[in-house]
Amino acid sequence: MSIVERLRAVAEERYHHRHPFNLRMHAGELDKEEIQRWILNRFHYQRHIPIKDALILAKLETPELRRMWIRRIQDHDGTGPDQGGLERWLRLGEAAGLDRDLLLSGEDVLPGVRLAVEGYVNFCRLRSPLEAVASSLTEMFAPNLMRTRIGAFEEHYSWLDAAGLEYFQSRVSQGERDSKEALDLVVRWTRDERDAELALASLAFKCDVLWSLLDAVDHAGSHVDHAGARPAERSAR
Ligand SMILES: O=C(O)c1cc(C(=O)O)c2c(n1)C(=O)C(=O)c1cc(C(=O)O)[nH]c1-2
Repeated sequence: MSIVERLRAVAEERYHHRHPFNLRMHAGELDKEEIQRWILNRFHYQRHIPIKDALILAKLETPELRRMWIRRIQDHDGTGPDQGGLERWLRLGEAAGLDRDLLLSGEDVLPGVRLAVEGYVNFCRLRSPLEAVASSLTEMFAPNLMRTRIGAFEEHYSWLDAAGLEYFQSRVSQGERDSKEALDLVVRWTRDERDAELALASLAFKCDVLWSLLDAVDHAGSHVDHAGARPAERSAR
């Protein structure tokens, strides 16, 4: 099997398109509170993407590579106020009834989500360029997931204003381009079996990050919170 086929096989097996929370989302089985919890917690992931990309940028040794990678930071941060992916995610939150100040405050982010995101940022901080870039290759599978998600929201969650889905629409083409660029780099930098194994392990790790994040969101509904109250009691307080 080629390195590309081996990478695809890892993601096919471990990517979060198979996670029970995503399956329930696509089947229209999540309630409003669960959708809101997912959006709020995923904002914590989103706001760390440009930070991990800045850490990767600092490892790239040529102007060509840095010019390519810096665009990812601009995609999320925008090139001015009120632009970019983070702004679009805040609008998704507003369309779901979440105040942007709540998302920006970072309050209510689940402990497991904080750990998963911290794990991903530190991985990109500490590992080689090959490993850090390979860990972004979950994006090979993200565009299809976005298409499924847009369809699911339109069909099942029409209470959420469709304008809020712009984030996902913009990520289809961005994810296709980003994953193609990253895959080309990983193929170019993989010279032997040791490199191949590092790349595969990095992609597996990143799949685990995304899986753990959804585990935390999924289980939050049935666990006691920091103050020892179950969610129902908490919202009644
Ligand atoms: O909603 C998703 O399922 C999903 C998955 C992924 C991914 O597969 O890593 C990313 C995103 N969204 C996303 O919006 C995004 O900007 C992004 C950047 C990256 C990355 O690792 O560089 N992954 C993802």
